[in-house]
Formats: sequence, structure tokens, C-alpha cells
Amino acid sequence: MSSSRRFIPALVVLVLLAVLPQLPVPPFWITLLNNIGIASLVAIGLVLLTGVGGLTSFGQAAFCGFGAYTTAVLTTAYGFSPWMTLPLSLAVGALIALPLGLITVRLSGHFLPLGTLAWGIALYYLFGQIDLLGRHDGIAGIPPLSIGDYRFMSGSSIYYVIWTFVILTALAAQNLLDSRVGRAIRALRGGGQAPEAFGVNVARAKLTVFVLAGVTAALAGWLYAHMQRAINPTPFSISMGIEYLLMAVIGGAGYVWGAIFGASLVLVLKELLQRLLPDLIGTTANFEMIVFGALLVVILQFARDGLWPVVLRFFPSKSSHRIRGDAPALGKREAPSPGTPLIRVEKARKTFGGLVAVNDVSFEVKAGQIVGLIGPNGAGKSTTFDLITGMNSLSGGQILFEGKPLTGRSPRDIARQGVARTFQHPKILPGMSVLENVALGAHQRGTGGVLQSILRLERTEEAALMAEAMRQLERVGLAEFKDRPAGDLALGQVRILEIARALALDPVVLLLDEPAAGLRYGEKQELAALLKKLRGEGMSILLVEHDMSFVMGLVDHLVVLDFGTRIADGKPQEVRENPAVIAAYLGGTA
Ligand SMILES: Nc1ncnc2c1ncn2[C@@H]1O[C@H](COP(=O)(O)OP(=O)(O)OP(=O)(O)O)[C@@H](O)[C@H]1O
Repeated sequence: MSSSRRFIPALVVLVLLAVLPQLPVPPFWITLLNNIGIASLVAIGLVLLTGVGGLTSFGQAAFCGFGAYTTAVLTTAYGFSPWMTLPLSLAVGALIALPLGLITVRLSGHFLPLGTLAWGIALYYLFGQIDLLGRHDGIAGIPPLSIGDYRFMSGSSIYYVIWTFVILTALAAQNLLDSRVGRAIRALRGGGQAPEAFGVNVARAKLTVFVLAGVTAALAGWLYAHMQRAINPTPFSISMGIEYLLMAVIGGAGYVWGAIFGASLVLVLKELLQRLLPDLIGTTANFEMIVFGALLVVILQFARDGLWPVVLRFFPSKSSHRIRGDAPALGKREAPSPGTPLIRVEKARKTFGGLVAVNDVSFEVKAGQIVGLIGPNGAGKSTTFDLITGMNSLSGGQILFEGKPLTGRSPRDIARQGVARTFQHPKILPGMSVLENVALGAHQRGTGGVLQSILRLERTEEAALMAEAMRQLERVGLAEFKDRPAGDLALGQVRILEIARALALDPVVLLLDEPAAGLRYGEKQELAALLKKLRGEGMSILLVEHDMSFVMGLVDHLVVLDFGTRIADGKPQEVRENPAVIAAYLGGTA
């Protein structure tokens, strides 16, 4: 997707990396570059976990420890060859990450980073206490990597191994982010239950990214062990964990290549400060950490997304997603025949303590209808909406979808049944393109997993998902904005984008939560025209709305709530003339 303006500098950097060890550079440059490469691997994992997924971890150094100690023990005590221990080190990283992730990613807010801090410290002390791991002395005599008779003993030889792994890992991470699984991970930043409502398994996406970050850190540890050929617990301490996080954040928390940039910046600066500071202030204490802290504060003030986006500004690229004409069509649900009951709300009740927010409300949405749920502020419309979509649980009564009760089902499961929704406060991912935002809606219609995505084996399915997203954008009239960041759109367009995302689910019924709120008159008219067009195509719609004039000309059926109770139910004209409605809601304006 990147233009030649980015390709050429990338090629220059790659060639420089390749020839550098052959040039007469001081050996410590190579040592420094090796350390940067190893740190970059951990930072790439952190970019996925923290930058993209929004899960902050201070504990990644511990996973390096697992990778390093696995190979150290197996090669020194059990005679394994180093290459054989590579999959084992990665597997140990993944196996430890799995239970730790299960506990950690459930934490929210500041408890999550605190949790990682806690196990980061605990694991470091554990490494120093176990006899098999050589306690605080560690393990020496780790064999170097070798191919045939060639042993990667020197810094400049293992340099090539390290940087091959770094580039492969970065490419793998890029591939992952540009896939169905990657979009799910990127959607985590949207927070809360929203991604569930368009089909993403949030807990699974969090665990996936946690394990991946653990595995990249274990890879770094494996390389470190064979580079140093002796290890002890110190490089796996919490202060290293903090340093890795610093690299990811300074580089550019959401950018894979920013991880390498951040690692380079932090390690080069650390080297310089360690040389310069003692002369400047006459002491050898670890003052570089103070400088890093100050640096981080300054960077976060001026470049919240880290420094990589600043670098990219010098090499602008116009990314555009090519929609493959030969992409296969995704499977589609059979549309219910007009008039079939779809949603049946039967005596639905919701109480919050003593307050009855929804008081035994019943109504129905039939296939091919637009039904409006209206009522004054606090009438219970949003609560009813949340009961149908599974965001809230019923206190009484039941809700059926196509004859089956929805009680106890998760929002994701309800979405999978064909109930797609939009949000009163739109939940888009502003940094993601309009097309990708819509493709998120089609998440459940694909099956590509992590490994397939990394190896780009799911390209046919991905093309189908993108083509479907494009079809929905064309359907709602937003096709021309497909490559624009969703955050650039006006509110009216954002609401329509959410409808396109909901349509990408291949829904049986669309649930729209106050779709006209905050829109200008012209935008409302466009929205109403779109909803009528969708109904013409056979779509069924339930909309919660405030704006009377908006619903009157649009809906087939109106349900009016007041103080949680249904006070009217019928055709718009009948409802408009209902005295109870006039009294409760319309006042003298009807
Ligand atoms: N989580 C909650 N805890 C306690 N009370 C709640 C909760 N959610 C809603 N309520 C109360 O339930 C009643 C119905 O609220 P609801 O948001 O469903 O009304 P609404 O018709 O959607 O109003 P609006 O148009 O203002 O959004 C209100 O009195 C509200 O304060």
C-alpha cells in the first residue's frame, strides 16, 4: 500500500543494515545494533499489545526471561541444539502468557498495568530463586547458534540472525494488523462492549494479542541467550520492562516500524547519556532514567502517537485499498419473507433498584417494516434497546428473535443471529479507514486466524471481506470516502458509516439508536431516504428516536413509551392522534 516515496528510504535502510557489519565501524556499533534488534522484538510485541490493543504491560521483560531460560536450560543441561529450542522457547512464552493473560486482560483501567507490574516483579524474583535456573548467578556456557560447521560466535555474525528475525517479525505484525484478526485487535481501542456488538470476541482478541506479545518477547529472550551465551535474572527485571514500554511509546505506540525506531532511539540515547552524564554531573548513578522520564513527558505532550508518525510526515504516502474484482462473495443469510415476526418483545421489564425503567412493555417488529420506538426523555427507550441487543439483562418478561428467546445471550451472539445495531454516540475507530471500519462489521463472516493472517494465507477471504465492505459503502453512498480516516467524516456521515458497518453483518434486522440525533436538516433527509431505500431492499429496521417529524414520514409502525410504559402502539397517524400520546409526549404540537 505504500508508495515509492516510502519504498526507497526503506530500501536504503535495509541495504545499510546489510552492509554495516562489513564496513570498518567500531565493534560497539554492532553490539549496540544487536541490542537494538533484540529490544525491537519486545517493542514490536508491545506495539501490538499496548499501542494497538490499548493494553499496557510493564512485564514484558519476564517473557524474555522465559524464552532465554528455556533455551539456556535445554541446551546446557539436556544437550538440545539451539535451533530445536526455538519453538520450545516460543511455546513456553505462549503457555505462560495464556494463563497470565486470562487473569490480566480482565482487569480494566489502571488495574491492568498494575497487574503486569505485579507479575513482572514476581517472575523476576522467581528466576533468581530457582536452582535449575542457577539462581542469581544464572546459567553460563550456552552454545552459540550454528548452521552446519558455521558458528554465529561474533557480534557481526549473529547480527544477521537477529535482524532477519526483527524484519520477519515486523512484517508478520504488519500482515496481522492488515487482516480480520488485526482489525479485531485494533477495535479493542474502541473500548467496552461496542466491538462485541459488531461481532468481535473482545476477550479472545485481547488474549490473542497478549500471547503474541509474550511470544515475540520470548523470541527476543532466545536470541539474547545465544548472543550473550550466559544469562542471569538482571535483564529480565521490571526496570527493563519499563524501558521496553518506553521504546514502544516513544517510537509510536501504534506503529510496527516505530517499535524499531523507538528501540534505536532509547538505546542510542542511553549509550550516549551513560558516557556523557558522568562527565557533566560528576557521578555515575543511573541518571539516564531521569532524562528518559523527562523525554517521555515532553514527547507525550507534543507527539501523543510517538515519534514515528512525525518521521512518516517526511515521506507522505497515499494509501488506497484496492478492491479485487475477482473477490468471491461472502455467504448470505436467507431473507425472511415480508410480514414474518422478527423481534417480539413480550412484557419486557427492567428495574434499577426501585426504579422501573421498562414496565412490562410488549411490541413486535415484522420483516420489511420500519418500527419507531419513541417517547420523552427517560421514557425507557435506550433501556429497551439495550435489552434487545443483550447489553442489559431483563428483570422480567422475554424477548424473542425469529421465535427463539434472546434471554441470556451475549451481544456478540445476538449480533451473530442477525441483529445489527448502531450507537447513539457513534463508536467508530477514527484512525482506521472508512472501509476498514465497515469491514469490522463483517468480522463474523470470515474465519481467518492469526497464523493464516501472518502468512497472508487468508488473502482470498480478506478480499471478499473488503469487497463486501465496499458493497455496503456503495449501498449507503459513502464509497468515495473509503480510504479516508473515519475520524475525518462529519457526524451525519459517521452515522451512515455505522449503518454500513451494521449492514456488513448481513443482518436480518437493523437496530438504530437515535440515528438522527445531532444531524442537520439536510442530513436527516438523506438518512430518511437511505432508510426507506433499505426497507425497499427488504431490510427490517427498529429505530429509537426523539425527533417526531423524522419518524412520522418514515416508519410503518410506532411504539410510544412514557415512564417505562407503552402508552400507544400503531400506525404513525393513529398514534399522532392518540390523546395519551398528545398529553405525554407531543403536547400541543401534534
Ligand atoms: N444503568 C442504570 N441505572 C439506573 N437507572 C437507569 C440506568 N439506565 C437507565 N436508567 C433510568 O431508567 C430510565 C429510562 O432511561 P432510558 O435511558 O432508557 O430512557 P430514554 O427514553 O432512552 O431517554 P433518553 O431519550 O433521555 O435517552 C431513566 O429514568 C434512567 O435514569
